[in-house]
Amino acid sequence: MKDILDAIQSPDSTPADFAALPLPESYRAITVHKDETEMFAGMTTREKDPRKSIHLDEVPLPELGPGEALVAVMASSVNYNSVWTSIFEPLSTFGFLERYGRTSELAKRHDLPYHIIGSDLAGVVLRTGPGVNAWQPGDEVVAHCLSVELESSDGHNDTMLDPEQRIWGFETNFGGLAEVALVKSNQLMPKPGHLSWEEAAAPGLVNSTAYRQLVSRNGAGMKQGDNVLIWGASGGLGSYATQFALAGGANPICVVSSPQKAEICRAMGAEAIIDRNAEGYKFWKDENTQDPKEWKRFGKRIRELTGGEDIDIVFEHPGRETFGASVFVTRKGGTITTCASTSGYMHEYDNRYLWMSLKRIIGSHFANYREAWEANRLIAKGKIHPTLSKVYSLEETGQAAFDVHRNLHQGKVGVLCLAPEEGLGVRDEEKRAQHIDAINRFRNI
Ligand SMILES: C/C=C/C(=O)SCCNC(=O)CCNC(=O)[C@H](O)C(C)(C)COP(=O)(O)OP(=O)(O)OC[C@H]1O[C@@H](n2cnc3c(N)ncnc32)[C@H](O)[C@@H]1OP(=O)(O)O
Ligand SMILES: NC(=O)C1=CN([C@@H]2O[C@H](COP(=O)(O)OP(=O)(O)OC[C@H]3O[C@@H](n4cnc5c(N)ncnc54)[C@H](OP(=O)(O)O)[C@@H]3O)[C@@H](O)[C@H]2O)C=CC1
Repeated sequence: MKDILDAIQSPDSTPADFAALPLPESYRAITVHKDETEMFAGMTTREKDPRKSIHLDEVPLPELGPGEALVAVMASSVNYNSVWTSIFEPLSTFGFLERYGRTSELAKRHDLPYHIIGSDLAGVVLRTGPGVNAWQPGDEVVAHCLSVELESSDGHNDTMLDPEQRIWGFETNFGGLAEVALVKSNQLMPKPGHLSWEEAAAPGLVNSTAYRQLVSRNGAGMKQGDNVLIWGASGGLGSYATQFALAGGANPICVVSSPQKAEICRAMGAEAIIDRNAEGYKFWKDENTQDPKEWKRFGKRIRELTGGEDIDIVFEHPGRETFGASVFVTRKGGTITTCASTSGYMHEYDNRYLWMSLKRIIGSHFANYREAWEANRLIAKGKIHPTLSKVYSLEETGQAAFDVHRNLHQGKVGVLCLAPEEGLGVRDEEKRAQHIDAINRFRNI
């Protein structure tokens, strides 16, 4: 592994040097264990502690198949899907690996008693499998997390619709929270040169998801002037949704839960901000009963901030707790676009407000390769910036996941894998200097 790191850090290394590097037999990786899936049985979601289930193991290098690449991972990031994996909710991810394993001889590699997790990476291609022409050893890359087989016709308009669509490092093995990762070559994209490894690894999953959900025609198709209600506007998804709204000439109405988070949204350029804690919204009277008066109070507050206008697009992901309010505050003909249900997936809303006001609910999930590429291109052009707040070592990944689980973080939390320290991997200092304040906006707060 030291030779690999030396080659990555040497400015003189050529593709041939990388191709000639011997591959390690094993590498360090963040895992959860199949024999521990019941370890939190009987506990509440909040009580389940990722620090107990997340392990750092030495694992054997997987065999490289056609259309695939092995990547030396310099840095990765924590996504909420790794929190779900680590608390075995809503399902143990080993079921996904077993199901994938049954599909082909090659896919069997993924069905193991340990799951190497993580759905982001920035690093360097070490080897490519047969049939890969677009990428070669030595390429500096980021990887998006759409793993797709494309043997069915269903996915050929939009690869997210493929019946064998999976999220890499969640529904497949050999993820990005490791020193080496196995990806399909059509997950690879160029690493933005003005960013360090950990900065480049941060946006991937959430940036692509927010792009499809909010901007793409497959999602809400946001346009100039739209009022966009963004839940968790300084969190993983929300910090990119807020940037897309601002960059696209829309009007973000940012919901956060502390003055500190409100300040971050202001620093990004948002003006309409609601601190849900300070204003004390209680959309549920008890576990089974919502309070439409609170939806109305929330809607009134939005009207105050917009000069009397209602919401064109809701960027939804908290789910059960907020969905009733989200449907209510949307304007006639408006759109609620949802990609998650952090607070519970059995949503309740008053359907009269949906049909009588001709609103639409759109389900959105990650992004196809083109959407991920376009989202990464905006990062590379310095139009959208990473929202990295804190960086942990690979050994500390359990703590990093704990922070995200407990909502103690801002923006994105990074993890150094092979990178020995922060700040490495910048190739375009001039462009970096142009954007340095925006790049550092979330750091250490
Ligand atoms: C990029 C990052 C993303 C995120 O962070 S997202 C957040 C994390 N992700 C999650 O929380 C999602 C985790 N996944 C799940 O919870 C489950 O993954 C799903 C609920 C999405 C799906 O569950 P499943 O078990 O795969 O599917 P079923 O529908 O519950 O059961 C499949 C059986 O149901 C049959 N079936 C499906 N559709 C129909 C139909 N329309 N009519 C009749 N049967 C149907 C199938 O055939 C099959 O059957 P047979 O079990 O016998 O094989
Ligand atoms: N389908 C897909 O493709 C994807 C789905 N996801 C899912 O989306 C969800 C969010 O992911 P991500 O943004 O990375 O996570 P983060 O934890 O980084 O951010 C979510 C933010 O939502 C807000 N929030 C959390 N719970 C509630 C609540 N009950 N009511 C209102 N606001 C709440 C919090 O902000 P605050 O406290 O400031 O209000 C929090 O910071 C997760 O469930 C994740 O699995 C993520 C990416 C892709």
